[in-house]
Amino acid sequence: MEKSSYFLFGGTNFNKKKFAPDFAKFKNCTEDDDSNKKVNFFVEEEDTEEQKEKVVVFSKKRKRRSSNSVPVEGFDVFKSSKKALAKGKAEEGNTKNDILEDPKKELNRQIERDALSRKQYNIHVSGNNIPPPLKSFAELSSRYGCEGYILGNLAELGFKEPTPIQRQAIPILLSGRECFACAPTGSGKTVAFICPMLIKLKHPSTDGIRAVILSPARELAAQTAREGKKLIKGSNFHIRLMTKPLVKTADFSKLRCDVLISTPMRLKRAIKAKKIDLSKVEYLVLDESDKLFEQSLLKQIDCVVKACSNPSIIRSLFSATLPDSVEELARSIMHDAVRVIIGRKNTASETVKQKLVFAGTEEGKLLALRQSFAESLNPPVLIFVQSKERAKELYDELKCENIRAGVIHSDLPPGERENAVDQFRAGEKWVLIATDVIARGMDFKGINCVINYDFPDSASAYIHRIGRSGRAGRSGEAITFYTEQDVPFLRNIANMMMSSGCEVPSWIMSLKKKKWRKHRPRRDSISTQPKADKNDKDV
Ligand SMILES: Nc1ncnc2c1ncn2[C@@H]1O[C@H](COP(=O)(O)OP(=O)(O)OP(=O)(O)O)[C@@H](O)[C@H]1O
Repeated sequence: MEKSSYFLFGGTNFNKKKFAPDFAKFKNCTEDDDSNKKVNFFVEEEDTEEQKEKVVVFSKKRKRRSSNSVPVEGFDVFKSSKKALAKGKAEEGNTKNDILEDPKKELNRQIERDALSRKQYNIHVSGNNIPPPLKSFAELSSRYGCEGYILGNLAELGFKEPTPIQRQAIPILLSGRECFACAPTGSGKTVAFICPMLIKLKHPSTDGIRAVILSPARELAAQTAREGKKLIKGSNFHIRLMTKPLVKTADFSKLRCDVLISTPMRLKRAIKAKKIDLSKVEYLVLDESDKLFEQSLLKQIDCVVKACSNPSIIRSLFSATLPDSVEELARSIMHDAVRVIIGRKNTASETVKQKLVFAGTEEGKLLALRQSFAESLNPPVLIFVQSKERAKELYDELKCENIRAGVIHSDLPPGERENAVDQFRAGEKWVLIATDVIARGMDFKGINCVINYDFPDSASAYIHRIGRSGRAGRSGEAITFYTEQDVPFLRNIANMMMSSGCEVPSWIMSLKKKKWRKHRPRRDSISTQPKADKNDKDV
């Protein structure tokens, strides 16, 4: 009791001495530093018609993975099998001699080599005539005539080898095919859709918007725009982020814009106000597509997809989670689309060490949080809660303490949201309390720990939340607090933990599995104020 009240009222300190190396990394963490870290990691690794009328909305028996996979230092999806690689190389040597002898034989060999390469990178595809996966970024130039500046920019970012999703999705999109892709959080999907778009667009043009990327949240749209701009350095391409002022004041007929990145709501506003012409759009990417297909965004997506009326448009869907329902919708409106899955569909990142912590009650959660901070606060730490009210409450509890906390939720004005993200990125805030507004897509460098203070409301929320850690092959940690109210869904999380190689107590595995429904129970407010005081205040 004494111990808990110490944690409850004692406040928390980040032990800078104890965590000096981490702290230094965190403090000095710049994007460039990070890409260098990435390099090391990757180097270490071996190498319509129907649509016009439709409201455009666009199976799984999992094999348990053996748990003897190589730990962290890399996703399974980044892993390569040396044997397979050697075999592939030997065969490649033999084949060169045979090419002229028998074209049919060569075709079969090519198919075999592609299959081998896909196996090596855990790439699963379905569809007809799927182009071979990339062997290297250099192939972009030999096979597809990619301009030197793109390769230069990839190299400058420290991207030496394509990630598995990049190996397969880039050639698919470059061959003019539509595609829906599911690859783990932090596995490089952004480059996988921006890079082929730039190669296909070839040259900047003054002829209006030619590519659109939709993201479900402003922060993610801004991040994608920033990443895109890194890839167009040295060219005259214009990538624009749809901001509120742009919607209000810009004259899109005069504005140079090759690629437009927006949330569905902002783009819909511009379309409805007849401010923007999307009839020349050649590429449409729906990032975090399953989120975009949620009921609340469907009308906006429908409006955008209809406005992109170019009959030869290439559409693609990317996400780390792809429910069967979204796949079905996608199939029904896309043409001859290729399906690419890296690893297994809808699974949590294998580079994140996941833990479940029973906190008993809401008060218990706060105690557990303070206790874990007091014992070892290893920033940056991202804490997810289920609502903006709870984000504010938790922030109020932690702000006076010594842990430099920030908060982000949808009630904050855009500037403050931006600030919260920037300060966290810059290491000025050690802890960021957030709702699910930033659960998807956000690429914070080197988050050490994600804490699900409130149990996630769905399997996909769990996957995306914990996927803010353990990105690009780095290791990370995720702690999920649960109370009695969450026990019915415990088994669901436990299953995901098991299938990504984490240990789960056997009693949890013997619980009944319950079908997820949005799980957002009413929770007691977050406060350490003694109940008597609170009542006094209420009176
Ligand atoms: N080929 C590469 N080599 C090394 N690092 C890469 C490569 N491609 C992308 N990255 C880095 O990997 C990180 C994750 O990339 P990205 O944000 O695109 O992941 P994602 O798959 O879209 O994740 P999420 O599902 O969470 O949106 C980024 O920091 C990015 O810079």
